[in-house]
Amino acid sequence: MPVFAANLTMMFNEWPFLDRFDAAAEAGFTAVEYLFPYEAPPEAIAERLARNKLEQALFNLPPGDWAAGERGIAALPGRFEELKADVERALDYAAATGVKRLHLMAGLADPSDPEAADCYRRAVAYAAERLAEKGLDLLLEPINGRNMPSYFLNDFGAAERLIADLGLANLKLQFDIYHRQIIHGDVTMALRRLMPVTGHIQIASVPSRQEPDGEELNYPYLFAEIDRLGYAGFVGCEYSPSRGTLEGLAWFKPFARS
Ligand SMILES: O=C(O)C(=O)[C@@H](O)CO
Ligand SMILES: [Mg+2]
Repeated sequence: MPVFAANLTMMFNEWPFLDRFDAAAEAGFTAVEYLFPYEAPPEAIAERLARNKLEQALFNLPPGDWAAGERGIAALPGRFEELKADVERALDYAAATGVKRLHLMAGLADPSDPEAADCYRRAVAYAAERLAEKGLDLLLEPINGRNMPSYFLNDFGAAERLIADLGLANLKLQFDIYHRQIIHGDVTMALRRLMPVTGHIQIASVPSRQEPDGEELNYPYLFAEIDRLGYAGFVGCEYSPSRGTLEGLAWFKPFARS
């Protein structure tokens, strides 16, 4: 049975950030993820996790100036020193929360630009090696260009090649099924092929990015396939509830902790 992590950036938005941990546990989740923890003190997050017996499944390294439109800095020339400091900041939060995997966002850059490709490769190798010293995995996530136009890592093949080229044991794929379906389709065959390098999975309906209980993907079939493939990680529920978060959890009832 998959272990689902509530994505507290998109779900439980009816509550202030720290109270979302309590609400997710109350709804039966045993794990949480979110984009960024950096506006809350690490100790406060750690306290909510412990109080609710929740596992921290994932969060992202700092993304640059998000409010100004940045979506990561790994592929951006001239930002390597900043990236090194970001890695240390994320590791402080990792130590407090016990998370075992972090996602590095690439940034907005042309994937065919050799300078961006060099920057990205250097940043990914650096971050993965630094995280390995702490026993953490580094994740790369291809993101579709409709949700994030001009995003550098917009192709699963590119992520797969870089992971293979670098050959670092803790460098893995963040397989967001929603993005996979929009970019390439062929979800089941991709799960089978990429499972050996997959460190985290995320889900949402396509095309609306809502509860995984309708539209063009058959999630009961995919959950069974994920189990059949022996995946032992988390499945992040990275969707926008169509009504309220609790009102849309019928799909999750069979998996909830009681
Ligand atoms: O947009 C997504 O999909 C994510 O998983 C976020 O973490 C942005 O990287
Ligand atoms: Mg995702």
